[in-house]
Order: sequence, then structure tokens, then C-alpha cells
Amino acid sequence: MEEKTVVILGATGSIGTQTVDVISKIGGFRIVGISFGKNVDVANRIVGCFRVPYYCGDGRLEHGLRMSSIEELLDVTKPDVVVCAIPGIEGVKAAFESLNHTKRLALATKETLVCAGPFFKKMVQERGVELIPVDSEHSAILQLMEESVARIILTASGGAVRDVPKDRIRNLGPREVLKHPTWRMGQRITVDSATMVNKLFEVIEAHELFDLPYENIQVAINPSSFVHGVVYLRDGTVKIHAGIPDMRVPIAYALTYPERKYNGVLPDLRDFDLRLLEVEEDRYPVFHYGLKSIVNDLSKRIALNAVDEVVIEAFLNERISFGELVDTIVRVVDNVSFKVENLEDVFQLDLLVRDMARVELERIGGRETK
Ligand SMILES: NC(=O)C1=CN([C@@H]2O[C@H](COP(=O)(O)OP(=O)(O)OC[C@H]3O[C@@H](n4cnc5c(N)ncnc54)[C@H](OP(=O)(O)O)[C@@H]3O)[C@@H](O)[C@H]2O)C=CC1
Ligand SMILES: CC(=O)[C@@H](O)[C@H](O)COP(=O)(O)O
Ligand SMILES: [Mn+2]
Repeated sequence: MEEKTVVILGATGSIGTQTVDVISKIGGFRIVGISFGKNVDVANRIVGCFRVPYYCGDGRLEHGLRMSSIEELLDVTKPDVVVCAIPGIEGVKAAFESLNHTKRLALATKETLVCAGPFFKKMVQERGVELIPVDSEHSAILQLMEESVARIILTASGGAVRDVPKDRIRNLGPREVLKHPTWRMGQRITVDSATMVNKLFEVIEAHELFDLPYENIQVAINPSSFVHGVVYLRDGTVKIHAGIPDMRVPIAYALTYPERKYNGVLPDLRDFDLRLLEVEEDRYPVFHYGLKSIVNDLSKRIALNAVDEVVIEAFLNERISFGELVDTIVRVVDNVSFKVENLEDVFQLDLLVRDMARVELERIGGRETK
């Protein structure tokens, strides 16, 4: 059987490197292009080991032909599958670009559906692209989905703040917040797990992907991340998708859907952890704020993503505390009022909110006292 060609956008990151690993294990796929940001060492290793002919990134590699942009990379390679795993608004742009050059998009960049869901879905339809989620919970729901769904539960780990006494949370630093209890991921999504902005984004992602009303999407904490998703059917049946937390499983599924080719680890039934715990409002204020105030308003969704990216960078550089990060997100998003009518508006608003976030960071001037 002929191999399918794949381009991995964000190949040097957590999802990107795990995609390379999956492809090396399952066979049937050939990497014809990668994009990366600054990590020349890892990019060199991938291009060298897998004889990747084309790449695009911030630096020249020892092998392969350098393309000047993701657009050129995709145009030259025209791959069967694109795996889009660049975080943030740059990832959103890459996901849109992918739709012009492939028939299957394995989408990790959930920000695409958060910032531009309606525009993106329209273009997916127009281009006839197969959109398969890589996000573990959405991969789980896709596998459980059927006609008579009454509601779903998305599970969360609770992130690094889950077991921290509440009066200590505001003063946590990057080292503590980057200690995710169950997953090893990029820095932005790991901080987003702690604020549960990640889960807020995933609620929007599920709403957009599965056309479910928000009132039918619940969130609960499963501390081990063993349960990935739950679907209630109208006849009372409950379907649970579970397994050890390993992103290579949903990545492989997005590549081979509807088949399964990946040989994963079979969990011991004695390790089953089916606990579903409440998401406390005073531990995760941004999550609850977002559910109440942003999910139905595209401009606020774009705003939250933009300010979140800016404040996370400031937090990781130890310019602001975790408490200030949370406060700034809410303050900036509250002040946004903008009518988003098309895709250009999405990127214009994104820039505007980044400026607002920077002004706010200047105003607060950095860390609150411990
Ligand atoms: N990690 C996970 O388990 C999961 C991640 N996701 C989503 O997948 C996406 C990727 O996450 P993750 O892999 O953790 O992120 P990482 O930070 O680990 O990797 C990001 C990748 O994107 C590249 N990149 C970053 N910024 C830019 C930019 N401005 N231009 C071009 N390339 C860039 C990086 O390049 P370099 O490192 O070379 O600079 C790297 O290859 C996110 O949207 C995240 O929400 C979803 C579910 C699970
Ligand atoms: C692996 C994955 O899909 C992440 O999006 C994960 O959900 C993050 O962990 P949290 O559940 O802590 O947000
Ligand atoms: Mn997820």
C-alpha cells in the first residue's frame, strides 16, 4: 500500500515530537515536511533521521530544503495529512493555511476553534477537508459520539494547582505551575491547565466540533486523567472513554481514523480511577468567568486567547505572579467590545487585545507582594 504523506506543523514541540514517534511506530506514513520555531537541534534530528525533504523554521538545517513560509511548505508538499500543533494565534493562521493544501487536518491547535470556530468550520466544509481532533478529550468524544447524545462530560486533571491550599495559589511561580500532574506538554497549555483556561477552550472546542449546546457540555476533574470523556445517551446509557494518559494514542487515531494501528499500553483494571470531582470556583475563577461571560461571544473568545498568551509570557519571565495573571485576563477581557464579522477582524482584534494586555501589565508594574 502506498504511504500517506504528512506535514507536521510545530514538529519540535510536545505534540510534534510525539507525532514523529507515532509515525515511526505505525508505518504507512512518510513525513514530507516539518515546521518549527527556534529549536534547530530537534528539527535537525527529525529531518536527518526521517529524511524529510522540506522544512520551514527559524534557522537553517543540515539537510532538507528550506521553505520561506508554512504556505510555501504546504504548497510544495501538498500532503495527504497535516498535523497542526503550533500554539496560539500563529497556530490559528497555520490551521487556516492547511485547509488550502490537504484533505485531512489533524488539529491539535484548539485555539483555531476558540478564536475562529464559525469561519473555520465554513472553510472546512467548502474545501471538503476531513477535520479530526487530536485533543485527547475530543478524540475520546469523537469515538463515543452517536445520534442520540443527551450530554457529554469533558474531564480535566485540575492542573498543578489542584492540591495546593487555596491561600497559596496566587503566589505560585512558574516552576510550580509547570508541574502538571499527569501530562507532559508545552509551557502555554501547562499554565492553561492550572487556570483551566485549557478546559474552557476545550468546552468551546467541543461545542464547535460536535454542534452541542453549552448546557449539554459538563466538566469534571478526574485526577488521574484516566477518563478522557463521557457521553450520556438519551436512553440512559453512559459511555466512558478511558486509558492511560498518552497523547500518542489520539495522535495515531487522528492519522489513521477510522482505523486503529497504534499498539499502546493496556492498563491494569485495578488502576481504574473513575472519580469525577467538582471544579471549584474559588480555585479556578477564570474557568467559571469564561463559562459565564465568553463562550457565546466570539470577540471575548479571541480576546481571552490573546491576553492569555501575553500574560503567560510575563508570568514565565517572572514579571507577574499567578494571581496577577488571573486578574489581568479577566480585567482585559471585560474591557473588550468589538464586532467580529470576518476572519480579518479576528486577527485585528487579536493585535488590539495584545496591546491592551501590555498596557495593563505596564500599569500593574509586576509582582504583588507575597
Ligand atoms: N501537548 C499536548 O499534550 C497537547 C497540546 N495541544 C495543543 O497543541 C498545540 C501545541 O501544543 P504543544 O505541542 O504542547 O506545544 P509546544 O510548546 O510543546 O510546541 C510548540 C511547537 O510550535 C512551534 N512554535 C511555537 N511558536 C511558534 C511560532 N510563533 N511560529 C512557528 N512555530 C512555533 C514550536 O517550535 P520551537 O519549539 O522549535 O520553537 C514547537 O514546535 C497547542 O495548541 C496545544 O493547546 C492539545 C492537546 C494536548
Ligand atoms: C492531553 C490533553 O488533551 C490536554 O489538553 C489535557 O487535557 C491537559 O490537561 P488538563 O486536563 O489539566 O487541562
Ligand atoms: Mn485536552
